[in-house]
Amino acid sequence: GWRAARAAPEPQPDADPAPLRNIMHAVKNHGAAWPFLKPVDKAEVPDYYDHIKYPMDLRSMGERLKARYYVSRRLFIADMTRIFTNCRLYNSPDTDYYRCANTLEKYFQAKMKEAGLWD
Ligand SMILES: COc1cccc2onc(N)c12
Repeated sequence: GWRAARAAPEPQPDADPAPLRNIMHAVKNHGAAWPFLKPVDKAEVPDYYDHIKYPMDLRSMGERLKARYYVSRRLFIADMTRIFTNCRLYNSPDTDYYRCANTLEKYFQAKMKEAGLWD
């Protein structure tokens, strides 16, 4: 009947932005987040963008969050993970940058699991 055809739309999973906002805040305030707070400065690191084709950083993620780009956890996880993979690609394992990426990634994943947003 007509009612079935016009049933309420299925709730979009992960539609509530609050958990992602809380995790973004926690990650940004972690002691290991300092290399990732803004885009890598080409003036400071002239060859960075020769190596890294899909840059990402926490300021850019915050802008995407505000713009409601993260309509699912997968989009959020993809951008956050790219921050860490880019860092481990450009920097050698014995650098503070590389160590910060590993530390912050573990923290990020723990926060996502805590929120029930990690598969
Ligand atoms: C200030 O951050 C950097 C400075 C220089 C090289 C870098 O690789 N990945 C970074 N986050 C980075």
